[in-house]
Amino acid sequence: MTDTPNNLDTLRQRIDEIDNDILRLISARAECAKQVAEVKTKSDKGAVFYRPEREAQVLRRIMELNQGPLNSEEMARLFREIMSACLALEQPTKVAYLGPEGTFTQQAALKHFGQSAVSMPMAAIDEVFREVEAGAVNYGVVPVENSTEGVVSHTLDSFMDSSIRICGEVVLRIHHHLLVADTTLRDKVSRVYSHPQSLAQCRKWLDAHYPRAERVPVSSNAEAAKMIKGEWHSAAIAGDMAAKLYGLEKVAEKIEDRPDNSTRFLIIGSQHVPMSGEDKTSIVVAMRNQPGALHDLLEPFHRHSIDLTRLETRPSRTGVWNYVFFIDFKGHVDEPRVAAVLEEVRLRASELKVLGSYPVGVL
Ligand SMILES: O=C(O)C(=O)C[C@]1(C(=O)O)C=C[C@@H](O)C=C1
Repeated sequence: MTDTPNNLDTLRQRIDEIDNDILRLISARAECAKQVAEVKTKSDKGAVFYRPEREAQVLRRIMELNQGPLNSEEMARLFREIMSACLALEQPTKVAYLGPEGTFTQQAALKHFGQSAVSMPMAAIDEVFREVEAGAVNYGVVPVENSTEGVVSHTLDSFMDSSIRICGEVVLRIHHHLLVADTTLRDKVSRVYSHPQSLAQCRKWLDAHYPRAERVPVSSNAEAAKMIKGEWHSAAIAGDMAAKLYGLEKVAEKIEDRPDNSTRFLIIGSQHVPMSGEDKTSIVVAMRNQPGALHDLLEPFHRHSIDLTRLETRPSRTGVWNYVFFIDFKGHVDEPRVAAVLEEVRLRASELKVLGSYPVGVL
């Protein structure tokens, strides 16, 4: 087919017709969502509009059905936005995240909830927890582990003194860039600002390219991006969102030492999430410090063939118990075999708290 004006006109006409259909269908879907909201409002249990398990099922189904030419992730992203707009029609969703604006946590919040959610930056992880607990926002998004640097201990510690539940997870590929402002003297960079984890994730690259530059840890990479605006000799390490937000240029792209660098974020809220068909559960367990304690704790999981996906040890802050274990595993608390394992663990542990069962991240 040649790109003659006639062919182009015909194709564009066809695209217009398809767009008419898409428009009609999206509107019909939105109408349906409004009716869903009415049903939920009438339920006597108190209306819960956001349903993580249903959203995961919708996205997984679309990915399974998709036959191209768009790839399944791209298609799911489009449906992510349609659902985000439908949910906003039911109820505007307020989401607190670890700010400031432009952080990877904001990017994770938008990836998970879509652009129609109202995202609100908080200065610290415990503030995100407090806002959710106080009901000032519907949900919160906090980082929990990075594939290069490990656990975000602040987040784990915040769960210890809170009744907050985990209702979802989202994994983000993290790409770091070396950023400068238009006033920066590029060949005289003597200082690099970033979050300590980001500095650590780019350690080898910095050693090779800026061995003499001072590495200055700050509270977030968005904060680093903001700071260099007035400093001629400084650069920042941050991601795309921060670069765009503060109008910075990339001197070098994707400078993270490991190409598979990714961060896992948790969605926190107060609801129990039903089974989605592919779920994870997070628990925190306190054990008395005695020989074999960890073996006793893990043995029931092994016996019931439950896959552990993460095990983290934190010192207990109460002083009574020496250690607490944060454990993630595949499965949902409403599954009988998971309930059986948790019952056994409860008998062996001095304390057990289920932080939540939630769908395995789809996007
Ligand atoms: O199925 C529901 O409960 C809906 O509210 C509909 C819908 C959707 O657009 O598909 C919207 C929001 C929910 O989080 C889940 C799904």
